[in-house]
Amino acid sequence: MISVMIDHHQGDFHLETAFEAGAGVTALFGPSGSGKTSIVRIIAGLARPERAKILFDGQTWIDTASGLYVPTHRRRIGCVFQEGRLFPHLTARQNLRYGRFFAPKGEPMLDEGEVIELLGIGHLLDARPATLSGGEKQRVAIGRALLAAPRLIMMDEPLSALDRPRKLEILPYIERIRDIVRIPVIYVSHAIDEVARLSNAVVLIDHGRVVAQGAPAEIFPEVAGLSDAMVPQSIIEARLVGHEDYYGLSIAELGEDILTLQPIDLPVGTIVRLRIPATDVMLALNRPEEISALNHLLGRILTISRDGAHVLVTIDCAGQRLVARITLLSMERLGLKEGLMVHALFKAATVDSMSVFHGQDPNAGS
Ligand SMILES: Nc1ncnc2c1ncn2[C@@H]1O[C@H](COP(=O)(O)OP(=O)(O)OP(=O)(O)O)[C@@H](O)[C@H]1O
Repeated sequence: MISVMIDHHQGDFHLETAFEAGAGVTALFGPSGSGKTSIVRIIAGLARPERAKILFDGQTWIDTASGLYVPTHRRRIGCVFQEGRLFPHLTARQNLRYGRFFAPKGEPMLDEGEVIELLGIGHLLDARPATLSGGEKQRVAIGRALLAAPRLIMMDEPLSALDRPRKLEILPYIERIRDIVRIPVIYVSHAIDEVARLSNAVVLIDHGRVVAQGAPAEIFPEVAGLSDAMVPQSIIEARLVGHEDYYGLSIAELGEDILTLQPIDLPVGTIVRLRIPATDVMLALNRPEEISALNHLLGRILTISRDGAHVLVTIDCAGQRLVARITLLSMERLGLKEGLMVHALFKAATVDSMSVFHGQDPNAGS
C-alpha cells in the first residue's frame, strides 16, 4: 500500500493531491497537464516536493515535515516511460541484465527466464533497440524494470507512443504483470481504453487535485466536463455464457439479460469487463422490435445530469450502472425522469474493450 500526500508548486501550477494505492493496477487518470507525471516524478524521487508525505508499506519515503527523504534507488521502484529509454548500444539481453544490476542482494527476485517468457521476448535477446519495434522495446523495458526486484512499478504513458495494433499487442503483457507477478503498479494514462482494461482502481486527477477515486465502474461514468475529448463510459462486468461460431459472436449474461458481443477469446464462465461509450447508447420507452442493435437492457433511471447541450442518463441495469449521453431534446420528448424504466440499446460493435475481471467472481460458490 502506498499513501501519497503532496502539496507542491511548479510555476503557476499547484499540485495538491492525496490518495492511496493498493495491490493491482491503480491508474492515475486525467487530462493533459493535470499533474500526473509530476506526481510520478515525486514518488520516484526524480523531483523534490515543497511539502509531501509518502509512505510505502509502512516505510516513509518522504516526510518533509521531519526532513526525511529516502533516495530514489532505496525506494526500489521500477519505472517504465513512454519511450522505453533502453541503452541503444546494448542488446535486449544486456538491457535486461542492467536491471538486475540494481536489484539489492538477498531480495527475492524474479527469474530472468520467467520474465523473458512472461513478456514473450526470447527471440529478441540478441537484437539492439534500433532494430526492435516500439512494442518490443517497451516489453524489454518492462522486463528490465521487473528484473530490478521492484516493490512498486510505475508506468507513465507506456503505450502512448504506439499505434493501436502495437498497443493491443502489449496490453496482455501488462495484464500478466497485474495477474501473475502481482507487484503493485501505478499506471499513468489519459487513454480511457487502456485504463478501463487494466486498472482495478482509478485516481482521477484534474488541475493538480484528486477529483475522484474508486473502481473504474464508478469513475468512468463521471468524466464528463474534464475535457472535451473524454466521453463518459460505462464499465460493466458480465459472465461469458457461450460462443456463437456461425455468426462470430460471444454471448454474456448480465442479471436476467443476455448481451451479444464481438468474439471474445476466453472460456465460458469467465467474467469479462465491457466498456461502452455513453454516446453509443440509445434509450427507448418500449422494447424496440426489428432494430439492428443486438443489445437491449431494461433498467431504471437513477440520475439525469446536464452535460453541455446533452444530458447524461444513468441507468441501473441488474445492479450495474450504464450511462447514456443523449440530447436534451430527446430527453424531453421521451419525458425521461428519475425512477422511470427504459430500454437501453447498443450495438455489439460498440463494446470495444474487454478483459478478464481480476477480482473475485461475486457469484462464485454461491
Ligand atoms: N518543471 C516544471 N516547471 C514549471 N511547470 C511545470 C514543470 N513541469 C510541469 N509543469 C506544469 O505542471 C503542470 C502538470 O504537468 P504534468 O506533466 O505533471 O501533467 P500531466 O497530467 O502528466 O500531462 P500529460 O498527460 O500531458 O503528460 C502543467 O501545467 C505543466 O506545464
